[in-house]
Parts: sequence; C-alpha cells; structure tokens
Amino acid sequence: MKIKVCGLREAGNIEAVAALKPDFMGFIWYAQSPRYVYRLPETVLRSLPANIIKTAVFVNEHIDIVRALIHQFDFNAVQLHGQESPEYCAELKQEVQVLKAFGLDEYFDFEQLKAYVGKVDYFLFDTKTEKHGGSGRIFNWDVLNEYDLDVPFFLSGGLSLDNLAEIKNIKHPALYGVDLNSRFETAPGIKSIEKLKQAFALLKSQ
Ligand SMILES: O=C(O)c1ccccc1NCC(=O)[C@H](O)[C@H](O)COP(=O)(O)O
Repeated sequence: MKIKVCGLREAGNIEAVAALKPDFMGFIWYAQSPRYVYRLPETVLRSLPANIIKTAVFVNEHIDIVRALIHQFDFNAVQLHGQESPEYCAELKQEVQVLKAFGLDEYFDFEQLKAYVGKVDYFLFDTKTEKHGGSGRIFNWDVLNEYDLDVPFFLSGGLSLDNLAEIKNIKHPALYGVDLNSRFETAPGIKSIEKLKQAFALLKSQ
C-alpha cells in the first residue's frame, strides 16, 4: 500500500515527514486552502530524496501556471481537484504523473471516469466537498464496489488513526494507496510526526 502525505508547507516539517519515507508528498497550490504553499522553500523541495514523488496539487489552475511550477520546483506529479478535462490531464501526462481527484458521494457517476483512461496515471477518490479537498470527512467506502476500471486509485478523505485499520477490509484490486492529510495535523499544513509514525506502522503491517 503506497502512502501519500498531503498538504505540507513548512521546511522543518517537510523534512521530518520526508524522513518517514512516504511514497508521495503533496503541496497545495490553491489559495483558498488553509494548506496553500505560498512560501514553499524551493531548496528544501529540491533536496528531498529522489524516490519520493513530489506532487503539486491544483484546482482548475491555468495549464501554463501548472507547467511553470512543475519546472520551477521539479515536481514529479500533479494532482487535480477541479473540473480538469481528460485533454488537460493528457497534456500534463506528457511531462509528469497525473493523479485526477474526484469527490465521491452516494450519487457519484463512475461512468465519467472512462474518458480519463489512458490520460491519467491514478485516480484519487476523495470525499465530495465544496472546498474541493481537505474536508477531514470520509465517504461511504461501499461505493467503491461500483468502480471497475483498471486505473489504480488512492483512497482519500478523512483518513485518520481511527479508521486506517478498516482499510484492510477493502478488497478492491485497484486500490493503490492512501492519502493522509488534515487528520494528521497539529495546525493546517503542519503534520504531526507522532501520528504519522503510528499510521505508517499500521499501514506497513497490513
Ligand atoms: O487539503 C486541502 O486543503 C485541499 C484543498 C483543496 C484541494 C485539495 C486539498 N487537499 C488535497 C488532498 O489530497 C487531501 O489529502 C484530500 O483532500 C483529503 O483531505 P482530508 O479529508 O483532510 O484527509
């Protein structure tokens, strides 16, 4: 099970999380988010271990800005939380890995995902929220039974030490990783290393 830690912001905290060896680290480029990386330390980011996939998170951002930030910070992946089209994803997939996020609820139409096959590397299934992400709430994981494509997905939305153990009950063959965010924070954008250590131990023992 791959582990992605999302919503990092401060140099010391970024380095401490990197020392735990997550597979992906996410940096949010969305000004309305309390985890917005308005002063992302470029040197810290560039010195992260090469095997951590540095992921820039956007919501309906202009593709030229996305491209400029990929090159400035040497991002390996983008995670898209808005209404980005399959064509927009395909353009970026020529340069980096693409995680396309969708907010799920009981009415989610999985048919719409077919248009993204071949144009993204992963889906990220999050809880539907007007804030586009970081809700701290889980969705009903039973809806994942309706997902029958081969594109691997991250489970996201409200994951915490209280519910991580239940993930082992999800037998879906395309489940690729988990995404940890607001339930592992001491303040928005600042991760609790102690809580993350517990989560990593739990996930790696599954
Ligand atoms: O975290 C945010 O503030 C955020 C805001 C807007 C778009 C995306 C955002 N986060 C991206 C993530 O990958 C989060 O980890 C995901 O939404 C789950 O967050 P949480 O429910 O807090 O675990």
